[in-house]
Amino acid sequence: MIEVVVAQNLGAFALDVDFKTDGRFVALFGHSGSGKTTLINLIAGLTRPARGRIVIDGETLVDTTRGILVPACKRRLGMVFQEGRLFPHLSVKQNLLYGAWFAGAVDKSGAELARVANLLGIDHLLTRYPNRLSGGEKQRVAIGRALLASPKLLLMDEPLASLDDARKLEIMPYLERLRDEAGIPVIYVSHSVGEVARLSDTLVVLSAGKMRACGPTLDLMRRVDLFPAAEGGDDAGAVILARVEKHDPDYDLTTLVSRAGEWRMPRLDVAEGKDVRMQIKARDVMISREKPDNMSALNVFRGVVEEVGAMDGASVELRVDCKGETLIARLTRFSVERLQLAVGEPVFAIVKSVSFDRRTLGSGWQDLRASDASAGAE
Ligand SMILES: Nc1ncnc2c1ncn2[C@@H]1O[C@H](COP(=O)(O)OP(=O)(O)OP(=O)(O)O)[C@@H](O)[C@H]1O
Repeated sequence: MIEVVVAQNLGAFALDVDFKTDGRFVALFGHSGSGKTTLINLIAGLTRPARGRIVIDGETLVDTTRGILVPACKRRLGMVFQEGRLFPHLSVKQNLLYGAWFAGAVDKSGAELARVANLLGIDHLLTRYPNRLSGGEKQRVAIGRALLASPKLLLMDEPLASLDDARKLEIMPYLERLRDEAGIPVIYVSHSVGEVARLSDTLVVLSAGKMRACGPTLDLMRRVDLFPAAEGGDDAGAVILARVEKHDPDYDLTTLVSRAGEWRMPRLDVAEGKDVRMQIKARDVMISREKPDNMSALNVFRGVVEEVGAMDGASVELRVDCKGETLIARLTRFSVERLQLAVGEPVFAIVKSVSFDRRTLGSGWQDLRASDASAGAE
């Protein structure tokens, strides 16, 4: 359990945040200047709050009313920054072991080093020096170094920010493994909706130093007010759960099933019967009043408008319920008015493309499936 209630003034900026979560991968999301780094520094103990309380897994690190302020070095929190900050004169192995040595957690058998190096796919790099590593490799070593100090919480401050898109994609599967296999809770700072949607189970949304929302990522991604295009939320869109039903080798297509119905898309490299988490970006969802015929898009779902977002910009977010599945669509305000879209109106949602996360799901999926056995796409 992570409990953070803090207030801090930095010049004209005021941070005032209050959240409590038992999430295992908590994303701290907000646009530039919203206070993410200020908050992570307070949790790490690099700065002290004017007032507040920080409790991690039952241990009080800060409580200003009781005069408790555990120093940073005694908090047992791992830290990964935007740039890896590796020691250039030490090999990868020495960098990794430094974390364990610093925390007094050296495992003489080397088993822990081997496990972490394998988890992060850096076992073949142990004798190299940082100047011969790619940006993504450096970050994986930095994560490994933090893990080897056996922290009770890992704080990651935009660890992908300094990487190009190709390197970001390359490191993603390792972050997923970290989330699923390392057994250490993570607070992950990001201003990328795509990263947050793919990685986190819990989301804390900050705006101008205040907390706008805290809750399960899947729930918050369905809200039309949190990621408007006007604030640069270009990757916004609902995250849904689906199961790989079958592959069609003739057309190189994969069929998936979710509550909304059947999805067809270019062949996915995931075995039949496996569950996936898909993000449907709002900008990739079109809305039609009539059932579209003779069109190339393969994924058309019958739904009902549940919410219409703020009508004060050029684009508007719409929440559409498709047989219990939520899709978010982003339309121009002109289209919303022309199609006379309002809450309760029946529509068809047309999905152009989907991004995937290979997360293996828990038991929730079985329930979804049983209750919607008859659901099918239009
Ligand atoms: N020491 C300081 N003195 C005065 N203002 C500060 C100080 N440190 C940060 N700020 C201000 O506090 C606000 C929040 O900064 P912070 O770095 O926490 O934002 P952020 O959400 O992490 O942004 P980014 O995504 O750009 O890193 C900004 O307006 C910043 O200018």
